[in-house]
Amino acid sequence: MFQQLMEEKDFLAFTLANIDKVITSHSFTLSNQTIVKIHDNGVISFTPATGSTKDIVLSCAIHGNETAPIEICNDLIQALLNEQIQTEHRVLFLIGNPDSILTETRFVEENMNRLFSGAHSKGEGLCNKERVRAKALEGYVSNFFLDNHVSQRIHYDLHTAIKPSKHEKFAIYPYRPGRSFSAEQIMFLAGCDVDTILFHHEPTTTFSYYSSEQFKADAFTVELGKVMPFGQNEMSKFANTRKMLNHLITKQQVSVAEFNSDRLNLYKVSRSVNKHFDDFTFAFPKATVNFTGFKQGEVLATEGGKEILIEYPYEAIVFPNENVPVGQRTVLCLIPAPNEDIQ
Ligand SMILES: O=C(O)CCC(=O)N[C@@H](CCC(=O)O)C(=O)O
Ligand SMILES: [Zn+2]
Repeated sequence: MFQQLMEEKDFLAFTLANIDKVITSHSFTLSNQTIVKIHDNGVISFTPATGSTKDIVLSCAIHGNETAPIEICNDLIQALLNEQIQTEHRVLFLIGNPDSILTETRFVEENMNRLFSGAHSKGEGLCNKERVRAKALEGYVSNFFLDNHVSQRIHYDLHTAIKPSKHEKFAIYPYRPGRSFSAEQIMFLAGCDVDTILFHHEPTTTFSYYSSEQFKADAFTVELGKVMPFGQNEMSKFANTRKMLNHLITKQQVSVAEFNSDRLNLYKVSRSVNKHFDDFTFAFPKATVNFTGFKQGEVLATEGGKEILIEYPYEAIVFPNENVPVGQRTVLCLIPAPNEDIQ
């Protein structure tokens, strides 16, 4: 079973080729003494021989059609397996939803990024591949982080957005009560060309919130551009992201620029607009891009015979999607965030 992986060092191809097989955990040691462990389909970790100060989780394909992050992770895995690079830290790669990579869709039955922090087990009788996988992914992250006590836990959950964005690369910083936001992390992301941060102030059921809340990880949902099919990503656009992730893994410390809010677009999530009725319809055209701004009183959407209005003097929108099930988020509204606790 592992022959193909040993020869081609292509973990994505191995994952997709073995999608319906049970993979029992398997470890081997590279000649540079890094221990490689395949935990499950799409789940692989690298442990350096010498002491590591960071435990790093890089996940992709929580939405299967978001291909650029899959290519970025697979290339890093390949470079580690080939020993072109050597990790200084424990690193766990997760290819989130291999079934939906094969179907080239965001998900097969249910949006996996609404199923973390136990949401996979809520709703009586509901069981599908995404729920099973979300629960399993929580287990892999939990085992990984709890297996070691290092100074820093990091989880970057890599995505691409459905719509084009005024700010091409951006990150969602999950709610972290009692913890200030990290200037160093924000500047690391800026080094990845992720110059826009959305601060959440409420719990969610996303993967990044799970790692942030459960393990006090520096965790983010990172949006690296627009969704494109395999082969159509302009990989040059990800050069700085790849370079910084490479440095994160291969260097004890990555130097980042000093925090400078002038270089950044900082937004706070003012509200998440959920769908209550099947007839939910946005008032703006379908081609409206992420981070388009609206003025107070403008109509954002209509549903159930009522208008949903812009509530703040200025609100920008991100992730508009009216085709979600009733009860789920249709859009996030954002306001400028000049006063976050960033240290
Ligand atoms: O472009 C879209 O509509 C969705 C892109 C995407 O998958 N975004 C994540 C954000 C998760 C978060 O809020 O942390 C998602 O919707 O799951
Ligand atoms: Zn996504």
